[in-house]
Amino acid sequence: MYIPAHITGFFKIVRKNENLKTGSTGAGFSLDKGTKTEIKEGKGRIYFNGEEIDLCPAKDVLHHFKNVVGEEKFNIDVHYTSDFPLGCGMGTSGGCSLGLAHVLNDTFNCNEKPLEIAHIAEVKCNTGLGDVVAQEYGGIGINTTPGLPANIKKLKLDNINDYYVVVDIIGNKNTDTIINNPKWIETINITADAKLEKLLKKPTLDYLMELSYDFAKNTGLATDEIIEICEDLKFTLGASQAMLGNTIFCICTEKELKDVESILKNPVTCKIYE
Ligand SMILES: Nc1ncnc2c1ncn2[C@@H]1O[C@H](COP(=O)(O)OP(=O)(O)OP(=O)(O)O)[C@@H](O)[C@H]1O
Ligand SMILES: CC(C)(CO)[C@@H](O)C(=O)[O-]
Repeated sequence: MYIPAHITGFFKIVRKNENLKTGSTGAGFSLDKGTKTEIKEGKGRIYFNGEEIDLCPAKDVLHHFKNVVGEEKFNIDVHYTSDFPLGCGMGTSGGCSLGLAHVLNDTFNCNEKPLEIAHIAEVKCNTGLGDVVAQEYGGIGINTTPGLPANIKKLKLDNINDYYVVVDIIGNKNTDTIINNPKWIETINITADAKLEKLLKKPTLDYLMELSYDFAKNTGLATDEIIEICEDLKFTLGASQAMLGNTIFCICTEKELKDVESILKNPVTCKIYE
């Protein structure tokens, strides 16, 4: 099962009493690179690009389906193959959670709700608030309602294939260190609503990038290094920091692609996944 990577440009943290209703509003888009989930016979181990890892949301999804299916039938290992690492703002944990929920639901012919199970796992583990919802829908999405049921306005572009998304992962940043910190929550949320309203009034890709960069700079989430590189990429449709990671993303045309790739240290070139 393939789940697209997801980049969040800007977001608001919205916590409710119910995990299902907790989430984020904001905007971002899915990519044509992401995470593949497979299950094999085993003992409940989780492998990420061949390395055994401890992944909270994946364990939560496994626990849910073990209760549904029955322990005696549940002798599996999970194998993820991912284009992007965990903890870098590419929605990789979301891809792992959602991919596993779908694979288990299909494999064991359950009648569960994979999106809800994955979303609750991400919220409980503090690894995500809106990624899995956006990844389920794909494309360029403006999320106006936290949690589920979702209310995502898709940006439809006739020329979407004219654009490339170039990503450069500089380091990692654990989502949980931000979305649980009261000071960060206040800083993030104080500007998010206005940006969402503005984008809903003018739903264009270049404006999404402008609002995202403004958000990354003015919240203080963007490092000086990333801001400097984003300034060097001003000749493109826009560049900003992927939330929540230490990662740059830039949208450009084919004509600009070589220049963008020459500015970034480890460019990964993608397209937007509809
Ligand atoms: N090798 C690893 N590197 C980074 N995180 C890891 C690793 N192994 C397990 N983890 C776990 O993976 C999860 C990463 O979640 P996080 O939400 O930070 O990343 P992400 O989903 O890839 O990025 P984002 O949610 O910002 O788009 C954390 O729970 C972390 O503890
Ligand atoms: C930025 C973020 C935490 C909120 O949308 C997103 O990465 C997510 O939902 O995981």
